[in-house]
Amino acid sequence: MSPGASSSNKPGAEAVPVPDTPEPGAQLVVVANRLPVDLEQLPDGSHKWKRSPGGLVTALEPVLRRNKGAWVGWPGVADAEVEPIVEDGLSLYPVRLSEREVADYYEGFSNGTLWPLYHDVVVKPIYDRTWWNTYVEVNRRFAEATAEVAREGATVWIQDYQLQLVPKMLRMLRPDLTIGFFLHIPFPPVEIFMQLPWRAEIIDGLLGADLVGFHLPGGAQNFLYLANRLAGHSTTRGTVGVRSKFGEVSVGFRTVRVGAFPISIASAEIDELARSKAVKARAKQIRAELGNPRRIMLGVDRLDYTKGINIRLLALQELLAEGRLEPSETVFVQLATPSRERVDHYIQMRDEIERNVGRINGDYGEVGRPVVHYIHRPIPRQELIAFFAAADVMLVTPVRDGMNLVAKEYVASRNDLGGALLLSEFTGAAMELRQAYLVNPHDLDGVKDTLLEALDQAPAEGKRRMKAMRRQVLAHDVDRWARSFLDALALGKESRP
Ligand SMILES: Nc1ncnc2c1ncn2[C@@H]1O[C@H](COP(=O)(O)OP(=O)(O)O)[C@@H](O)[C@H]1O
Ligand SMILES: O=P(O)(O)OC[C@H]1O[C@H](O[C@H]2O[C@H](CO)[C@@H](O)[C@H](O)[C@H]2O)[C@H](O)[C@@H](O)[C@@H]1O
Repeated sequence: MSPGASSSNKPGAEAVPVPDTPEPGAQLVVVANRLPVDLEQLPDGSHKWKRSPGGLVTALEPVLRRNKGAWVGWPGVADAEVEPIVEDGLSLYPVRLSEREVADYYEGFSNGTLWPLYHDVVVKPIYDRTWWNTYVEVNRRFAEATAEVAREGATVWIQDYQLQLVPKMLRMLRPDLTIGFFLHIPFPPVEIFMQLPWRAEIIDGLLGADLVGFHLPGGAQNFLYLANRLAGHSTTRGTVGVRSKFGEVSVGFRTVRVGAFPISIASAEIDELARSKAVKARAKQIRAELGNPRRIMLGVDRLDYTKGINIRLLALQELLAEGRLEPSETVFVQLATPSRERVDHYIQMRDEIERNVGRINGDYGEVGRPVVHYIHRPIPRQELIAFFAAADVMLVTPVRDGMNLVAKEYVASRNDLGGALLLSEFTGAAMELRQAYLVNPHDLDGVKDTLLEALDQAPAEGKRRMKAMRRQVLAHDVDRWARSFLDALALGKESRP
């Protein structure tokens, strides 16, 4: 299959230019389940690249591009034979997955076992031995592909729960490398993690890295405890700080450092885009297209059961039923990127959400004036920023989320100091955005009351909160995140015997 890019461009499927071939041997290599672009087959049989979904790609792609690094990952479709390519200085090394491997490693073990387990067992994880065996096989393939791509003494940065065995496998193949690992989702409490039949193998796999990073100190602390209790290694006991006070695990003659590095966004870029005339005009137009309602609420998510989209819909429905919200004055826009569409829990959740959207519109909408506007496809970047700029209240209500970059993107888009952020306490972002309207998503009455508070906030109060959150987001951008992780990794290397 050839990666030749076509010129057609559906909404959100931002086409990427035709690539060249990379030089061998990169000094900085990122390894992630997905490449930053997905291959898409068009109805006429041709192919094009489009941006991959999710916050991992949003965060890492600009960092690696600036460093002219290499990225090892899956091109997003089964059985794709794609040659390595260079795209604007960034070298992409595709790892092929068969149809069965996509089902067992990606949809199965990664998203049917680890994803729910690490997100507080929100739905029941499935423990399937075939899935595990494929996870091991695919992790080995990623390790082998990386071993071929990395220059002597290079730095390799492995990403996320899909590849937790790669650090150890890669160390055995290439002991010369400096290896970092970062987990983008929460690392669960010990009591939950212990359910996993392959818990010891996972901890052992991660300990192949020189530095293991988490968003929050709590995740780092959970991991240190398991390295000691489950794997029997001696560990430091003090509390882990944010980008400071790393924990240490002694693994034979090696020391593995453990730290907390909350991820962020390209804040300045978003801020600048939001200030542009085009975005401001589009935001105004969006309000007009929605009928210039008094208040616009917005949700922007990958369609995932961890994001708490139904909680928002339920809160809205009850507030309308109780007469505390006026349907003619209020509009809720939910932009949802399709995600993991063949996994059972995702199929059920989508049905439920779409039923609830239909019910609310059936009960409270008018012809040409629905209360809920629901769009199930990716939205182009600039259009998304315009939606952020247009929204009076941003609803971010996950039951558990590693970080949630959407919350930070909303704040970065509000240089007018307008708008309000309703934010679940169970997101990583809540640790930093303390001036948001914080809610416990399990407490529906609390969500409803706080939503009304946010909708009715006094302008001065809103400005005070937004100013403080913007200070945080603009000062801690994605470059700082990457630098703090890579500096900690390099420092560990210098102090090695
Ligand atoms: N409907 C959508 N259209 C386009 N981009 C989206 C959409 N929904 C989410 N995104 C983008 O995907 C990323 C989601 O990151 P994050 O909130 O960290 O969650 P996750 O990585 O779990 O999906 C953000 O950069 C966000 O702007
Ligand atoms: O690759 P997919 O299965 O389509 O999923 C998309 C990504 O979702 C997850 O994102 C996480 O990373 C974000 C950035 O650190 C973080 O803000 C968010 O809380 C996480 O859910 C997943 O971890 C990635 O591996 C996926 O690529």
